Amino acid sequence: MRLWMIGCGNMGSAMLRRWVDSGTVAAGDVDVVNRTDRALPDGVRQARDLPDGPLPDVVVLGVKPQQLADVAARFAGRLADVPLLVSMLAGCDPATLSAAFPGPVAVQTMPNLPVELGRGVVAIHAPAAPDAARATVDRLMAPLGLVEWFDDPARFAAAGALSGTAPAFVFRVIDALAAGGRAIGLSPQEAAAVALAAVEGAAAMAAASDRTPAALADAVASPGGMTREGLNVLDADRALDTLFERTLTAVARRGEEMAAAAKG
Ligand SMILES: NC(=O)C1=CN([C@@H]2O[C@H](COP(=O)(O)OP(=O)(O)OC[C@H]3O[C@@H](n4cnc5c(N)ncnc54)[C@H](O)[C@@H]3O)[C@@H](O)[C@H]2O)C=CC1
Ligand SMILES: O=C(O)[C@@H]1CCC=N1
Repeated sequence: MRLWMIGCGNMGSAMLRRWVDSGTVAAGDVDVVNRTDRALPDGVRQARDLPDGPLPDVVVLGVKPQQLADVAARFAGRLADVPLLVSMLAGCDPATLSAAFPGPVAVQTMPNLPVELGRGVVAIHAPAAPDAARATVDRLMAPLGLVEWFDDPARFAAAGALSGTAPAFVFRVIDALAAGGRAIGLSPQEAAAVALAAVEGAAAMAAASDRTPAALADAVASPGGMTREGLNVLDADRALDTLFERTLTAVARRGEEMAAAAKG
């Protein structure tokens, strides 16, 4: 599969590394346009402009949403006969993408950073895409992790808001657990190592187990023991639930603002 990637930064390069590592795409079949060179897999060509020569099978759009108009002004004419445009731009729906880039089938996605390990989530929204385009997108996204299609725009927005941002919140939880460890006497290095290993093991266990996370938490909490005292703090007044409800509400509100701005 030949790819052109317009904007390949933190998110685009995570996808690209997995595509190359998994053999889904050959590095030599990828051309990237970036403002400045980034570290990308060996063999990927990187430049300030699109290459001459034959068109690719897929164009992947990975600039910031605010740059959509700029890249459309520069590249839309050249891309009119490309079959498929896959965007990761938050808030830019297929109609907005098609208005900016007339011609290709436009597919809106919301990936997250762990796709680099094949352990990510990719939410996809393209209700009008024909079956052939869907099949190509499925082939491209399958090695990245959990792939979910949402025809309903509101559910796509909610899924993307959760999956796209959650890694950042989990990274914060790792740091917060380490801060807790420091507060009870560990060194910074000890606290960081123990917190990370505990989160990694717990996430793997939750994924492998047929028990719910709530049941697993109860399994950790020996009657009358230490964990219950800690859970009592987190659960009081639904403290943790309330914090994440507020967090995701802020995320969703910003997503709506970005979608409104993208529509103009
Ligand atoms: N970072 C993340 O975890 C996620 C990001 N996204 C989406 O991915 C997109 C990119 O985000 P990041 O990778 O975090 O940003 P980034 O700043 O790391 O990457 C943007 C890339 O676009 C390039 N670029 C900027 N203007 C350009 C132009 N006019 N022509 C060509 N290339 C240009 C830059 O050189 C850079 O490599 C955004 O639209 C964001 O909504 C979606 C899901 C998760
Ligand atoms: O923060 C953002 O807007 C992008 C989309 C989800 C993750 N990063």
